[in-house]
Amino acid sequence: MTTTTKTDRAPAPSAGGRAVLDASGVTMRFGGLTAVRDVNLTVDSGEIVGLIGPNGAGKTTFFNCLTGLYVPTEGTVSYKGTVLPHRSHLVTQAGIARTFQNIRLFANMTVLENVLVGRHTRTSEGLFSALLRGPGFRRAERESEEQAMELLRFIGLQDKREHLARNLPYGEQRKLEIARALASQPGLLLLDEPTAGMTSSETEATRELVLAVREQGTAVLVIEHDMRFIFNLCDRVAVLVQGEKLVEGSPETVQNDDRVIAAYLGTPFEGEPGEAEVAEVQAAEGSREQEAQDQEPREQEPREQDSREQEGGEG
Ligand SMILES: Nc1ncnc2c1ncn2[C@@H]1O[C@H](COP(=O)(O)OP(=O)(O)OP(=O)(O)O)[C@@H](O)[C@H]1O
Repeated sequence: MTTTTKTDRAPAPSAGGRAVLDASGVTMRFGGLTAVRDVNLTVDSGEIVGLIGPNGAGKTTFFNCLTGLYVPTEGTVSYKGTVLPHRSHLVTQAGIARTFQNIRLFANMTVLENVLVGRHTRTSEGLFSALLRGPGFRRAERESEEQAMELLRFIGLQDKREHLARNLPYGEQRKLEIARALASQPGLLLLDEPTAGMTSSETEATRELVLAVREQGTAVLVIEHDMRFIFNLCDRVAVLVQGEKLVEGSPETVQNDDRVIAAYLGTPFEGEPGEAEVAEVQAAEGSREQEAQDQEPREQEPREQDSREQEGGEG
């Protein structure tokens, strides 16, 4: 596990503010499997919170409970003090937007169109207005486009507005997903593994983008396996292990917690090789090396002979 901590984390502008997200006692069972068990988590306004844990710990399932994709078996999720309905479009309308682990852009739409789709929860024009394309609709359309362009400038994709999403490089597709989520003007942005598959410079650009998102007043909850990214970005980190919240605290607290290290590396198990076994293996490896060295001259002899024959042949 990477445990590097930089000290250039920008402080949350309104850290200690009221909770935008309050998940209380969230449990999700699939038949006999409890994927998430009694998890409590809050995100305050202006905060960036990280959610980490080994594969299969229940992170995405928890996100799905927060965003109305799953109806939790138990528990409630509140946004700014109001309990959320279990419908994803209503959750988006309330003010929570998300991205997914696997990119879910409209591949054959342009960059601009993808962002415009993300705005639909914030436009009030109805079907008839759209069909008649009256002055109200055209004004709303213009406004939407201006705001979408503002978002594209924010993420640095303004020059690619007419490009098809599928033609963007991977890192830019990820950025576009964030822009589309931001188009719904959320108070809380959930990011599911935003840097998966990225180069280190793309990861750094994503870190800067998330900090800029927070500067604009949107709190962030982020799932990520890249520990360096999480510990350099987040104000607070929660660790899920086998569906339960194991530890929560500052990046410094979490990365030094023995339980977290054990959860990632695996705790010592009964029958694990002791010093005697390790010494035995090293001795065996040493004697194999010696054997190989003893054989070296015999292997080289024919090659020397070959080269002498070649020299003779050439001369
Ligand atoms: N729809 C489902 N039906 C049944 N089991 C599920 C379902 N979704 C998730 N699970 C199970 O719940 C557990 C938690 O999965 P989840 O995808 O939430 O973990 P994760 O922490 O996000 O993992 P990863 O880091 O690998 O993405 C796993 O055992 C998974 O197989």
